[in-house]
Amino acid sequence: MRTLAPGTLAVSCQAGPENPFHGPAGMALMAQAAEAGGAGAIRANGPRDVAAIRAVTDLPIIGIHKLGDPAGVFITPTYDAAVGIVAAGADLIALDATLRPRPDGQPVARQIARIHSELGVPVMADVDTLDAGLAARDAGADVVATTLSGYTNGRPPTGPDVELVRQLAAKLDCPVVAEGRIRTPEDVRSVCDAGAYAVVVGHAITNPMDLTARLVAAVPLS
Ligand SMILES: CC(=O)N[C@H](C=O)[C@@H](O)[C@H](O)[C@H](O)COP(=O)(O)O
Repeated sequence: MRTLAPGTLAVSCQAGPENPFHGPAGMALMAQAAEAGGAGAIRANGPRDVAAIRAVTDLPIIGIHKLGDPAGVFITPTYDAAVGIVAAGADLIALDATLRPRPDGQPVARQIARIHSELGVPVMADVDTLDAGLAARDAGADVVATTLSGYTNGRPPTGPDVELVRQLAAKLDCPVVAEGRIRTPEDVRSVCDAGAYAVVVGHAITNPMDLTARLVAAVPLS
C-alpha cells in the first residue's frame, strides 16, 4: 500500500471543463509533469482521472469524487462516491468532513468506517475549522487537511490558512495536511513551520490560465 510520506508535496491534478487540460489524458500528463518535478503524491478527482493517472505513476494517489452541489458537501460526499475511485487505483480517500449536513444524512463516522472496512484504505478529512478537524479525527479520519478553510463561511479566501494548520497540528495525534491557496515557496515554508506533515498544491501548478492571468495583470499599461 502506498502511503503519504512526511514532507511530501502533493500536486492536485484537477481541471474543470473550462481548462484545456480537462479530462483523463490532460490530468495524466499533469501528474507526470508533477512527478518529474519532485511531487511525492497526486490528488485527483473521479474514477476516470484516477485511473489514467494510476496508469502512468506509482506515486500515492489521494482520490476524491466531487458530486452534487458545490455549495454543499460535494467532495466524496458518500460512501458510494468512494468505491469507484478506490477501484480506479486511489490509495487514500479524501472527503468533506465539515460539520455541514451530508447529502445521505449519514454521519461522517459511518462513511469513514465503511471506507476502512469495505475498501481497506485510509481517509483524509477535508475540513474548514479546528472543531471540524477534531470531530473528524474522533470520527476515525487518519489524516486531517485544511482543504475547505475559507470555502464554507463566505469569507473571501486569500492565502493559505496557516493558523488552522498550526491549531490542528497542536491538537491532533495524526498527520495534518496543508491544502488550499498555497502558491509560493514562502507559503509552503509557512505551513511546514506551522506543523504540516505534507502539503497539497493545486491551482498554482495545474491551472495555466490563472498563472498567465496573474502575469498578464502585472504588465504595465502603455
Ligand atoms: C475548495 C475545493 O473544492 N478544493 C478542491 C479540492 O479538491 C480543489 O479544487 C483545490 O484545487 C485543491 O484543494 C487544492 O487547492 P488549491 O488549488 O487552492 O491549491
